[in-house]
Amino acid sequence: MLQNLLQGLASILTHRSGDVFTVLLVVSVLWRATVVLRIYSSRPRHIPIEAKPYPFRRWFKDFDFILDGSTQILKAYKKLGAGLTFAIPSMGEYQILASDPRDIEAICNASEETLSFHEAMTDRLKHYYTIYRFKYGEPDPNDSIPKRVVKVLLRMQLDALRPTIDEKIRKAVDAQFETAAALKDDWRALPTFFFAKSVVEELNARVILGEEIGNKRECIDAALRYVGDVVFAAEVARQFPAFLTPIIAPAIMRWSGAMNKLVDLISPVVEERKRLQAAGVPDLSKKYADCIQWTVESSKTPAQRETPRLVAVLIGLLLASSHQMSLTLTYVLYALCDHPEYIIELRREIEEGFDARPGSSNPFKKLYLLESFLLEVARLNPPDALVVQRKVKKPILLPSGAFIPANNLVAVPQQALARNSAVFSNPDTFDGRRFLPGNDYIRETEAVTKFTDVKYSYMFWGPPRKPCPGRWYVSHTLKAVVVHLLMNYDMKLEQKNAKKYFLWTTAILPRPTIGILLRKKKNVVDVGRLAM
Ligand code: HEM
Repeated sequence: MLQNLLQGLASILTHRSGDVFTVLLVVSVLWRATVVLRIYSSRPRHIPIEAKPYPFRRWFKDFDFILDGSTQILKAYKKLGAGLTFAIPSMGEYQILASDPRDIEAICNASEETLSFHEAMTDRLKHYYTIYRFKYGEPDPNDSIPKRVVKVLLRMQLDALRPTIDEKIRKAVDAQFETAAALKDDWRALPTFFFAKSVVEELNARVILGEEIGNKRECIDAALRYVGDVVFAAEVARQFPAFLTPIIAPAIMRWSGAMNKLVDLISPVVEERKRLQAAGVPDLSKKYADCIQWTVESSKTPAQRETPRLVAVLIGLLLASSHQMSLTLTYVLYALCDHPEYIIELRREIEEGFDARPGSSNPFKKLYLLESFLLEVARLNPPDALVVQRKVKKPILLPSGAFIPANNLVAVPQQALARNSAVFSNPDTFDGRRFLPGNDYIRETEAVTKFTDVKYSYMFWGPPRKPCPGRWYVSHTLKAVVVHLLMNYDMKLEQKNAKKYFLWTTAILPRPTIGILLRKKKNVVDVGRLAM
């Protein structure tokens, strides 16, 4: 049959006979045959495999995976039973999903040479085209610069940045509210996801890009568009053979122009900061408390200090920070509206426990219910069904006995694991008090579970030994947004029982049409004056 197809294709090409449809059909059958061969030759062994990729109907199953990959993973996890690592074919490779605790630990701690984070991200994000020609590896092989900037410098400066963050949140929320359509009884309607994205982007643009450009409307708008462009370009490119990526991804990015706009805005600021540093101007990081300054100062070698490289690192930070934070804030708003009883309790807790004194090291320290509420929202609403996604570079034998050849993708199915009834009782039910310490004595005297904690049984922040360095910033700013909203606004969802999510491969995204209603609260308590 293959021979006939090849002969048919040769005849069409040589005699220019046949129509475009036949050529397309033959090319796609051949392409599919090579994909199936490649998948077959690198199939994992000694592991349950959910569905084989070879039958013809599986061709169409790939489209199923695009439209609800996360549901397929959840179903397979429930069918096979928790704690069993399994494989599922998807879009040109096997995804090996580690559910056995021993395998989870092995995957989290494998070296980059065996299980590559960089290659998995390259496949997923097409970052050379979507993050201004960013390349992993040299000149910063361990990504030490962005990690230092976020984990050390941003975290250290959070206290100093608090007034700026609070003001940004207040202005961003109020501005969105003022421009929203007014309804009966003083309610105003806003699209929830867009509202969350706008607040997050106003904040992140300032913290990452600084006063000069981060406060400019054109910069915030470009950053907002850019994040959506990356998700769109990378996902579209992923659906086509890899050799088309250099055409498809840059075309989409150029068409929108948001990335180039950001490059034009950031480059001169980076140049100026380098010039000031070279001139020996003192206290630059005090004058410019932002990620541009910290990135310039943390970059030491000439290759690290080239302006395009610095700009790419900063744009990458904008992306890493904004997309997942906006999703999480949206899910927090959904949860507050779906469970209004928490609104009353959280307000009470804020009035009693919020510490707004300028010198206080952590204004949210006594907001235990808020901490638990965020943990529960994140448990049930990860931004992606998978975490710790790694491309297999060298064949690996997992502790469970599963053998995984190169070229597959391994990952931890965090959405499924968060619904393991052996770890979480009634795992499908939202319980905002789930992580709350038992009583006041325990809260005061023992270490309590925090939103920023990392564990193998709670993988929201990634591998416990190499987790997200931005989690303290996320925890601080999300709490600040929730406190501001709860103390100044009433809220409810526009459509109560509407579907709130849509699925795209393994990503779980909020539907842009779901609206939130906000109304200025009567009897506003000035949180700026609350002190323990
Ligand atoms: C709700 C928001 C966020 C979530 C859920 C999240 C989640 C994650 C996860 C799961 C990883 C680990 C990926 C892996 O090893 O497979 C990661 C890495 C990373 N995140 Fe976040 N993140 C969030 C926000 C942020 C923010 C705000 C920043 C920056 C300000 C940031 C910067 C980074 C960086 C630089 C890495 C790479 C670290 C490395 O190379 O080891 N993230 N994030």
